[in-house]
Amino acid sequence: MLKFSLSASSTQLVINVLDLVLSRGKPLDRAYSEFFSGQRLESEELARITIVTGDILRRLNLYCYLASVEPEEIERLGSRLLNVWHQFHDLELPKLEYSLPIDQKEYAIRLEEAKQNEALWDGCPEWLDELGQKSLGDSWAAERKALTFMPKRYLRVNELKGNREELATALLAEHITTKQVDGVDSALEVTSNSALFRSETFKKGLFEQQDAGSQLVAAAVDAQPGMRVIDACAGAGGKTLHIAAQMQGKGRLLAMDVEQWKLDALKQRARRNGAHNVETRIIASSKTIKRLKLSADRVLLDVPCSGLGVLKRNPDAKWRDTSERLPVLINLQKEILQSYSRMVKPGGILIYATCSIMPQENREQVDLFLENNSDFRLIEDENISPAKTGFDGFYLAKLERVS
Ligand SMILES: C[S@@+](CC[C@H](N)C(=O)[O-])C[C@H]1O[C@@H](n2cnc3c(N)ncnc32)[C@H](O)[C@@H]1O
Repeated sequence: MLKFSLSASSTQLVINVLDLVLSRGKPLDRAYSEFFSGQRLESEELARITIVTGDILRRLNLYCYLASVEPEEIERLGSRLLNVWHQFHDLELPKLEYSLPIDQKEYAIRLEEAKQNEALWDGCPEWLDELGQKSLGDSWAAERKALTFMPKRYLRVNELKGNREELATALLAEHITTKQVDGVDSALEVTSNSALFRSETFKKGLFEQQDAGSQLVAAAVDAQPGMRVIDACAGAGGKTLHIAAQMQGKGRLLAMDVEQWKLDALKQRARRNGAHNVETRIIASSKTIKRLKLSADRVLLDVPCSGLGVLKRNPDAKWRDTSERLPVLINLQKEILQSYSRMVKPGGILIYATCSIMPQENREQVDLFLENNSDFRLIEDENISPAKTGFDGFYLAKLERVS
């Protein structure tokens, strides 16, 4: 975790970020940018702050239990939470000017109690534990544990500008060390604690930061040069850019989303990547989809989902209204799958994907779709399990339009 304690100012920053996320409902990435944009922090200190904040959010209920603090009380009682976090990890307590002490007797009792409760120990809220048990049965405990670990940093080589070996060499020249990832040809794992986005290698567009599991999803699209490909829930283009590299700049790649700001970010990234065959289009109404009927060799539907496969990276989803949103998301996924599948041409392939590990958003959606659409057949599907791979959790299914 950390080799030495956080400074007082960094501890206070962690408390502020946690308060913004837990009391005011800010997504974690926006809370970071709100607090960090005005600060002149060294990249190492920034990394340490995000390591601690991420770990606290991954096991929030455990640390809150040990500190006897409610998540809504962080602003007032956050110093005790941070003291407990340091003690739990055998670190000296941070030297805050005003800080609430730990009741050592109470802490010792609570620690023993927490050890008996596996879900609490893994930082899992009750609603999620129930859902996981019900949906995944015996495999849930391993997934729950895997989702408590700090996410590794993975890069995707931009094959429009070089290969994986050349990228590793260029990074090493900037003191960024990496290693290859078994089973994911496009991926490197970053093994040093370096700031990636300040590197010249990044500015030149030689890589993107992208989880290895996400790279497996884009690889399954198997887009060939010259094809017509649609990425219909493209967001800021993590997978679009990977598909562009598969197409070697030849053919037509249409990236669509309902949010223009994401497509704007995608355009900027595409320029840096040298991905010149990417076109963006906002989905303004169902007509946008209808006009593209039977037009594409490949359609990727990386649908909006609960994010329950990527909790290592986005642990705040555990402490939001994710359980209430789940039925709404499942309905939206069903509608997108039904409506957007019209864009696949006969013989073309639809790739349905989520960053969830829950069957309700995955295989069950695909089975329902196949029941109602006999012109599609399932080629294969895959669960990318955090427990088995160490990557983020994803699901993908490849469906062919047979007539
Ligand atoms: C899982 S994210 C996509 C991530 C992206 N493919 C990537 O790899 O970076 C889902 C995306 O679907 C978009 N979305 C939400 N509702 C949509 C809809 N009805 N049609 C198309 N996209 C939608 C969201 O704005 C979001 O960007």
